[in-house]
Amino acid sequence: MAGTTARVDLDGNTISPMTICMIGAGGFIGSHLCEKLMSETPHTVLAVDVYNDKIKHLLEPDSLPWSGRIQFHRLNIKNDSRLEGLIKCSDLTINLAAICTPADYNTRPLDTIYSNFIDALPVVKYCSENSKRLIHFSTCEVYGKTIGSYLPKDSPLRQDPAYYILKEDTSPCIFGSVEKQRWSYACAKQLIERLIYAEGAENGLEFTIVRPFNWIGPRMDFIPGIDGPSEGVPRVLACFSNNLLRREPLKLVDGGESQRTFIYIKDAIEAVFLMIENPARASGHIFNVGNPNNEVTVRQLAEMMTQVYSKVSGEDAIESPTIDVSSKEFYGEGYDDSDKRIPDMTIINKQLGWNPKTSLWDLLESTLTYQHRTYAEAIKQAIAKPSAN
Ligand SMILES: NC(=O)c1ccc[n+]([C@@H]2O[C@H](COP(=O)([O-])OP(=O)(O)OC[C@H]3O[C@@H](n4cnc5c(N)ncnc54)[C@H](O)[C@@H]3O)[C@@H](O)[C@H]2O)c1
Ligand SMILES: O=c1ccn([C@@H]2O[C@H](COP(=O)(O)OP(=O)(O)O[C@H]3OC[C@@H](O)[C@H](O)[C@H]3O)[C@@H](O)[C@H]2O)c(=O)[nH]1
Repeated sequence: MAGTTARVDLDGNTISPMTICMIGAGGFIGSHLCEKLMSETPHTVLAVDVYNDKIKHLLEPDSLPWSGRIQFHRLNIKNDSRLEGLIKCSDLTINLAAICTPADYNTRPLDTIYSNFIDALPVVKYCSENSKRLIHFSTCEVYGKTIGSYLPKDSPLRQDPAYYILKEDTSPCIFGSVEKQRWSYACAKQLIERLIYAEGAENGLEFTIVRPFNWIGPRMDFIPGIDGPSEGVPRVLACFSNNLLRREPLKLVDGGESQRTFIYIKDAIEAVFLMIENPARASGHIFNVGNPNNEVTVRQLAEMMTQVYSKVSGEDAIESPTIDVSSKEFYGEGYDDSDKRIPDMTIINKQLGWNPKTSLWDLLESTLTYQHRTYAEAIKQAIAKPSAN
C-alpha cells in the first residue's frame, strides 16, 4: 500500500515523497506511470494532457485511496501560461507529450516537428530557469537506420553486432533524405535531445533522456472506428489488434521484413521508476529502454499475434492471415523505415541495475487478452450495423 513502508533508493537512502508534473500523462505510457505511482508510492502527480480517458479510472471516484495525490490539468502545452506554474511547484517534470505515430510523420510533418521540438522548448526552459529536474521522453528512432543496412545484402559484417547494436554514447544517428519525411519525428527528437544536453552542459539542467524501444501493452493507441477515427492509423500493435478483432488479414508493409524488439510496458515502467527515484544515478544520462531478447521481424510479429489471439479468443485464425501492402499505399509518400533496432543495455545496467523480464509471447498473451476483453463486443456491434456509425 502506498506510503505505509518507507521507500529506499538503490543506495539505501530513504526516498521523500515528491510532486511530479507529468506532461502527456493521459497517453499510453503516462497512464501506466500514473497507475503505478498511485498504487505503489506516496508521490503526487500533476497530470497534464488534453485528454484523460486513459486515466479516468485513477481520477474518479473521490473515494479512491490516492485521491488528493493526483490532479488532472486539461491544458495544451502549445499555448497555456499555466504550464510554468505547474513546473515551478513540482520537484520533477516528466515530458511525454508528442505526436508519435509513424502515419503522421510523413503526412503531418509540420505538426510532428512542432510537437516534438517547438512545443517541448518551454518545458526545457522552465525546468532550466527554475532549477527543476527533467525526465524527457525521446525515442529509439533517433538512431534511424543501422550502419549494417548500408552494407551489401550478402556481407558477413551484417552479422557483426558492431554494425547493428544501438549504443547511446557511440552509435551515429542515420536518417534518410529530407524528402523522406518519415524522419521529421526522429530529427525533431534528436534536436530536442541535443538542446537538453546543452542546457545540462552550459546551464546545469538536471536531466535524464529516455529512448523507448517499442514499448507495447494495454491502452496503446486506439482501435479505429471504436475509440479513435475510422481512417486513423495507429502503431503496429493496435493495427494488428484491429485486424484480428475484425477477422481481417494483417497488413505487412513492404513484406514485413523490418525488425523490432518489443518490450512489455510494465517492464519498461520499472526502469522509469528507477530513474524517478534515483536522481543521482540517472541524471546526465541518456538511457535505451528496450528488450534485446524480444527481436522479431514484423512478419513474425504478425504470425505470433495471430496464434496468441486464437488462443485468447478461442477463434480459429482466418484462412489467409496476412496480406502484403506497399508502404506508399499504407502510409503515403515520404515513408521510410528503421531496418533493425536492438538496444545496448550497458548504461542502464550499470547505472540502475535494470533488466527487462517478459518474453514476447507472454506480453502478447496479456495484451491481446486485454484487447479482446475491451473491444471484441464493440467491434461485433459496429460490424452488425455499419451504416449507423
Ligand atoms: N510507446 C513507445 O513505444 C514509444 C517509443 C518511442 C518513444 N516514445 C515517446 O514516449 C512519449 C509517450 O509516448 P506514448 O506511447 O505514451 O504516446 P501517446 O500518444 O499515447 O501519449 C502522448 C500524450 O501526450 C499528449 N499530448 C500531445 N501533445 C500535447 C500537448 N500539446 N499538450 C498536452 N498534451 C499533449 C497526448 O494527448 C497523449 O495523451 C512520446 O514522447 C513518444 O515520442 C514512445
Ligand atoms: O499495420 C501495420 C502497421 C505497421 N507495420 C510496420 O510495423 C513496424 C512497426 O511500426 P510501428 O507503428 O510500431 O512504428 P515504428 O516501430 O516504426 O516506430 C515507432 O517507434 C518508436 C516510437 O518513437 C514511435 O512510437 C514510433 O515512431 C514498421 O516497420 C511498420 O511499417 C506493418 O507492417 N503493418
